[in-house]
Amino acid sequence: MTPTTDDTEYVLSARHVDFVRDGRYLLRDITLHVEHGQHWVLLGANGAGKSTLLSLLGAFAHPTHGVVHVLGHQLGRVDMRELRSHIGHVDPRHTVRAPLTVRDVVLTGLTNTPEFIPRWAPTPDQIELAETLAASLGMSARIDAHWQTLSQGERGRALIARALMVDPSLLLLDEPATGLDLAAREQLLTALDDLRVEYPAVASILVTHHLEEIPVTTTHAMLIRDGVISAQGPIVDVLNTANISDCFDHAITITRQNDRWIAQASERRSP
Ligand SMILES: Nc1ncnc2c1ncn2[C@@H]1O[C@H](COP(=O)(O)OP(=O)(O)OP(=O)(O)O)[C@@H](O)[C@H]1O
Repeated sequence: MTPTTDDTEYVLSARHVDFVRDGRYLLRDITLHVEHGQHWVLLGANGAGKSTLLSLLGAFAHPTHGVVHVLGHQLGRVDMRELRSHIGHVDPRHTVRAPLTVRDVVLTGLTNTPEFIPRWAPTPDQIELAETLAASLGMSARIDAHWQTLSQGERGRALIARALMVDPSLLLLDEPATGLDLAAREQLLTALDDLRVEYPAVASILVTHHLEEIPVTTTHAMLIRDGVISAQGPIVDVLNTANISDCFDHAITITRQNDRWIAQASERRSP
């Protein structure tokens, strides 16, 4: 794609962004551009600033300095709440207290609330859409199950269906594989890969600490260290031993097998 100079044409754009809290730079001089159909992974050690960056890109916070455009709108000049309603946000910490079924929880993606809001009821078309999306995430058999009875993996897939209810142009996935066993993780990654084929215009950013949790359809990578982007670009250019070792401040060897990434400590001490 020919590079564009108009920031409103990107799904996400940040230029020279700092985010300062209590006099501390949590993010410094962040510049990035995400185009339609691109799938980014955001990698970094604990405390590097991944969640902070995601809070800006998800229109939850304003930058201290610099300019952020989300879905063509400049933060600070737009109703953030309205903007958020066009973003699919998958947060594994999503909490449901009411006795809702999977179908109900997927439908709450429309109101962007944890539970149904008073005096709101879904239309038959919206219910059908919720069931279709749940089916595309392999959740048809569990559509009437109560949320509290779901496994962690089932919840993860249902939350992706929920995020898709608003027909988002942007999907933000905050450590979606956290707490999943091997089979559930693989099911989730396959579901994400399938989804990306089914909805080719949707862009996504997936946050993780683990290279093994990167779906094969991921196109770009961004590495963040101490609030600064240490590398970014097409994933095959960015994920290498030197860049990852630098990002995590540890000697780590990167290998790639069947389009999946594997990380191992470079030096092993004898027991
Ligand atoms: N509101 C805040 N005020 C002050 N410091 C904050 C605030 N939010 C986060 N921090 C600090 O900013 C740094 C980056 O935090 P952030 O949660 O973005 O990191 P992260 O990369 O998502 O980490 P993890 O992988 O552990 O989730 C941390 O040192 C954190 O303590």
